[in-house]
Amino acid sequence: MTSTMPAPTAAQANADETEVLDALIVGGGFSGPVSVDRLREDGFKVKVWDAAGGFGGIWWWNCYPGARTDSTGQIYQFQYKDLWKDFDFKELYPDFNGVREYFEYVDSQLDLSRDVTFNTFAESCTWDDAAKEWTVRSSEGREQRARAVIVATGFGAKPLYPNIEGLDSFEGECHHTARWPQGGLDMTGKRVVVMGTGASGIQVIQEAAAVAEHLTVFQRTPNLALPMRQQRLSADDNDRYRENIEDRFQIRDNSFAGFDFYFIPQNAADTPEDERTAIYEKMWDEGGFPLWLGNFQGLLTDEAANHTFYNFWRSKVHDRVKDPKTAEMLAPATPPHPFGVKRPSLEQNYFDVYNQDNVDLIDSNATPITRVLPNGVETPDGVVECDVLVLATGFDNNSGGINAIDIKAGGQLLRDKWATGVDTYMGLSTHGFPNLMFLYGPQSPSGFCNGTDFGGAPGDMVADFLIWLKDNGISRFESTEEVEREWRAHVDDIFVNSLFPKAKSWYWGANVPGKPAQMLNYSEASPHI
Ligand SMILES: Cc1cc2nc3c(=O)[nH]c(=O)nc-3n(C[C@H](O)[C@H](O)[C@H](O)COP(=O)(O)OP(=O)(O)OC[C@H]3O[C@@H](n4cnc5c(N)ncnc54)[C@H](O)[C@@H]3O)c2cc1C
Repeated sequence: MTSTMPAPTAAQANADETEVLDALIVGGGFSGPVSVDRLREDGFKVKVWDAAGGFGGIWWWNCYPGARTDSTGQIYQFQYKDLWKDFDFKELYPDFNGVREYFEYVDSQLDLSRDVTFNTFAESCTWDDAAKEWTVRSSEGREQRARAVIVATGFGAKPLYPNIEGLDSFEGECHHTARWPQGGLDMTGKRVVVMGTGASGIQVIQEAAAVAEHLTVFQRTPNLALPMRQQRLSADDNDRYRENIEDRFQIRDNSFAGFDFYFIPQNAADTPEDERTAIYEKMWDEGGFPLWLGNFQGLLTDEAANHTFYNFWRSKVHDRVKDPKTAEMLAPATPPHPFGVKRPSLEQNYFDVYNQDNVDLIDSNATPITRVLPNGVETPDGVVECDVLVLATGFDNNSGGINAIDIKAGGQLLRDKWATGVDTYMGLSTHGFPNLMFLYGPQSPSGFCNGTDFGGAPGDMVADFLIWLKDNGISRFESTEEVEREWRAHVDDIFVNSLFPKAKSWYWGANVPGKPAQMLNYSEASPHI
């Protein structure tokens, strides 16, 4: 991650350095605002650094065509200080601009801006045990001391680039979806190749298919995508939603993943087939994440139950895709993995685009990319020439963004401590690194959780904790090795007793070559439970 802002002057840097903050938050996405506001109200001196050029966190970086939430916007809001009362979403599932607008609204209410510095990438944090403070340095030359550092770098701060020979030699436009040009990129009339069919891939594919002269998609794993059922929202729609939003927030607080619905408390495999199918049909018509996290209880742990939904989903895809060979590539008879153990995406016309003459789907397991050439992508079948190459290849999730910072305490780098696997206490802190906390960190429920709920509840918890320390005159804290071992065993135990190990997913680092295989997302409960 690099910044585009000019380096600060020596005077600016010195001004930063003279003040010792109570807390510096690294990362200005949805995880931070509640902590910032709570801490400031309690008299803390707190600042935020963010490498992005503006508000939005992940939504600042991921501005590719079609980038949008798969939480409904209305549940992707803060409950904190009624930060939902006066903001209207224009779409049920807002795009990145809609989310940025909501973030601007949050800023207008909390005045975050006065303490946020953008275009500032924290490259090192060094702990001084005598002074009991961190010194944080940015690649732009800033330096800041703080008694506590809250690392809120999100799960997708480090894009994952494919290791393909010749990638740098490509002479057209080549962009990772998470490093898309801020001004946009017009793909009209272009020959486009998209590598990857994860969440970002299918969003960009839908947009590219509509305008490109030709689109070629390389698929490694089919995306078991679910219908989005997008809607435009009027002011009345927003008002109607607000009428019972408090009830929805209550469900959000108590549900598995911080959404406004629960699992159906019965097993799919034990439910008579006609009853089960009727329930699937109803959910299908309504669309969205209830098909995943509001489906039958046990879907993510019981293979027989899981299979009933996979077969239902597969028949729906085959109904939509005309060419049987393509349909089979998208929804094979043998599931690529159980449903829902890779994060499913929401689609609007994803499967239909493969009926278009200008779209080709290539199975990159059968026909691998051998190298990238200046004019396109080479496979054993020949060269797919293209003007635009889209790398929808995901992230080094959860720990990648943290390990990109030289976090050092007691002579040890955090990335060295984590070389064989992440250890944290509840995803919030790690032994040997005092006065350091994580928000949306590895081994927290982040990957399953509705992001703003996750920003709200742990943000509150971290603020409570820091305020309690201050009130009790405690200037140094860290978690013990013992509680970390217990937490890791707990996270791993839930993982091995679920269907999650059956998919090579980012949930457990399996998408990154050489990354220790370990569950990085706590898959049992929302942050409130
Ligand atoms: C395409 C996409 C769609 C998503 N859709 C949903 C959804 O529908 N629902 C949902 O709940 N979640 C969704 N998520 C997950 C999303 O990450 C969270 O909802 C939420 O944004 C997490 O907020 P955060 O503040 O923890 O992290 P982020 O929003 O990722 O913000 C982290 C910030 O840290 C900054 N940063 C990183 N490293 C440094 C550094 N060293 N120095 C300074 N700054 C740094 C980054 O610039 C970034 O602004 C989606 C993610 C992606 C990628």
